[in-house]
Amino acid sequence: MWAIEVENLSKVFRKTTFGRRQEEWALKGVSFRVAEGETYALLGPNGSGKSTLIRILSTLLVPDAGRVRILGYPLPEGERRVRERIGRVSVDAAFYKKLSPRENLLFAAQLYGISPKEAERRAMAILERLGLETRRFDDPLEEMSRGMQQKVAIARALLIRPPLLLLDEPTTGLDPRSRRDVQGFLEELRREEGTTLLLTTHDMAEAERLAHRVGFLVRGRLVAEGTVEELKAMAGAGNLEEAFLRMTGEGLEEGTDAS
Ligand SMILES: Nc1ncnc2c1ncn2[C@@H]1O[C@H](COP(=O)(O)OP(=O)(O)OP(=O)(O)O)[C@@H](O)[C@H]1O
Repeated sequence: MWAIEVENLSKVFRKTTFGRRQEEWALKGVSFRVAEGETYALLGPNGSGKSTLIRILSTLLVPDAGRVRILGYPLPEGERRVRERIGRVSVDAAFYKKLSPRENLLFAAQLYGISPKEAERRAMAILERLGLETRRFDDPLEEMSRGMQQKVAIARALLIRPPLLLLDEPTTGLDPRSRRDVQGFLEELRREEGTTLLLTTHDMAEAERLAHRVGFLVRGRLVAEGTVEELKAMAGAGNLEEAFLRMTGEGLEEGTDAS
């Protein structure tokens, strides 16, 4: 079974600047599928449409054209069922910044109908596994670094043990150690729970380490996809970065993929 089926997906943002109407095609005719248990990485430079795609798949945004099925449920009809079954990790995810990780997670658990005891047990296990110091569990979120907040976002998404996890740049902005913690945890999740993962990244090494298949997204179009080996062979390239450059004519911007 396919966890994600996307066919001919398009999304346009319309805005008026100085009286002129402008159209920005964030996604143009994107089609791809992700199998159950598979990890698929979308690689693309800033503004290529990665977040827009994740937002559509997590039912937060409605596309202008195309078909989407998540875990077999078509959108928008199956919206409620999809929401109950997926976890989404994103830096823009809403949190109560004045509350601590513990309070935020317990609040989320209540919304999901999970008992506070079970939520506490599960959330703390995940946060410890991700290397968040236990003494920080009760500090307000707003006093924490981006990396720490990201770990809390991952813990929240995993409270319901979702069969599908959508991750928008899960490791961007993390220090090398935290990045390895998060990547290791995602590998474990896939191995032990069979979770399907769709993640976006600017980081070639991350895509190589985690993904069964990689898709190159450039200016709203999926220009190539395959295993790392397939992409390298298609482009006649020695590594994934070179394959990306050759097949897209673009680089991923500097500074975000050094680790
Ligand atoms: N709400 C919006 N209103 C208008 N334009 C938008 C909106 N959201 C995204 N866009 C535009 O759509 C395009 C794709 O943006 P998107 O955020 O999906 O890219 P991205 O690949 O996630 O970029 P990044 O790597 O910087 O997060 C960009 O040109 C962006 O300006």
